[in-house]
Amino acid sequence: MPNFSPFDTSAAPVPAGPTGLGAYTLSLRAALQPYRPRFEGFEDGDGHEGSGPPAWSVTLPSVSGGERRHSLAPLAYREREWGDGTYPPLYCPETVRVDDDLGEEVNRRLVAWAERTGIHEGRMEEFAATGFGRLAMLAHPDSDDPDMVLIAAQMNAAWWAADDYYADETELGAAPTELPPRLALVTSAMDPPPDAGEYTVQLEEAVRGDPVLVALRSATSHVARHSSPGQVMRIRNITSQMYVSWAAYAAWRYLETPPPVWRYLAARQHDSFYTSMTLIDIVGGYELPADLFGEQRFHTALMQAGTASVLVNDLHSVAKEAADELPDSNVILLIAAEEGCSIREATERAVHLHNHFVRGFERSRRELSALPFPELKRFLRGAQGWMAGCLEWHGSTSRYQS
Ligand SMILES: CC(C)=CCC/C(C)=C(\C)COP(=O)(O)OP(=O)(O)O
Repeated sequence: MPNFSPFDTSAAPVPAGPTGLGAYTLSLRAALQPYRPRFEGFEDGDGHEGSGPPAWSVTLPSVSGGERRHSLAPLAYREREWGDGTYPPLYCPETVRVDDDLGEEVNRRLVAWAERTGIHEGRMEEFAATGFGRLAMLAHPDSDDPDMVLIAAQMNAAWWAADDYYADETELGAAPTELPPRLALVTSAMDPPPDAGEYTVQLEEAVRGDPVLVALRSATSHVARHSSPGQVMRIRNITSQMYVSWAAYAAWRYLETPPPVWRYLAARQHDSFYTSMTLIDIVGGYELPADLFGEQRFHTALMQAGTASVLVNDLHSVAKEAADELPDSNVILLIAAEEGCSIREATERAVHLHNHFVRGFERSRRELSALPFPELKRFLRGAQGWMAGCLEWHGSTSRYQS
């Protein structure tokens, strides 16, 4: 392996040859490859199973050429029954894949990994039954590889562990005044800051002493094995962006002053399954280039999909959230309080809002379909798959059964 100094730009191969979005991404990947081992120390026990070079270092299969197992065609929508079937239906794509064997295998690996990290110690049966492995199987239909699907199961389980232990569950030690400093440590666990001598030693001790931080760091390591540096940075930054909203909820809980619905929604739209959906291309083994990921119409579409899915979460978790001694923000509870209406009527309004976001996503997707980028089409289909799998999972997990 040539010994390139990271600061000697003359030593790096200069991207040459064909230009264009895909060509640029591939030649940049090749040019950066020699630097990568200097920065990336993957964690032992991060759940990765497989041999050969890290996925990032090989040329990823083109989604436009060769045998294409997964169609780029958009999924059909349906009015789907949910809950006890007495509420108006949710407008949502069809679930693409239910592969129980794959879901169980991913869950088995997830539980083994969770035991190593220490999250949910003393509650492992409950954690296993929650079925985050099944969620990842349902929500990421464009990979059949348990190692790739595990990435999504781990990241979601780790984000949810932070949600339970830091933000929502008073019984598990969540406390609004402790939330912001804990979230700041998450950022340092997922994105270790440069060495500060003795202070870094103390930081490391703090990270190792908190299973939630261990899990987030370990899951990020598994992500990094299969991603470009840009994709890893995307996950880190979007996690921190989501945490701004968590800080707002903590203030509202502490002050016991529920926000108006508009204000909750403004925060919730940045704290949604958009975060989880940023894993779609990583799990699929390709990369949506940053300029397409950041394209405003695409960003809007993904936020519409993420918001719709998180409203599904609010619909299923209302009883659980109302039961905490410091109730968490939930759109149904907030609509009922603001409108002075029943929970049933507030639920119907939330369903309407969900369907509004799905129809908005569909409009955005149609507008974007004119763009000639297969990765974009594949990602948008992935977002449809995510919405569908998310609805399927919320209806079947033990997490929201009271
Ligand atoms: C935790 C995670 C996977 C982040 C993305 C979506 C999100 C913010 C949540 C599902 C957390 O929301 P909430 O606290 O309402 O979830 P639960 O009702 O506790 O499952």
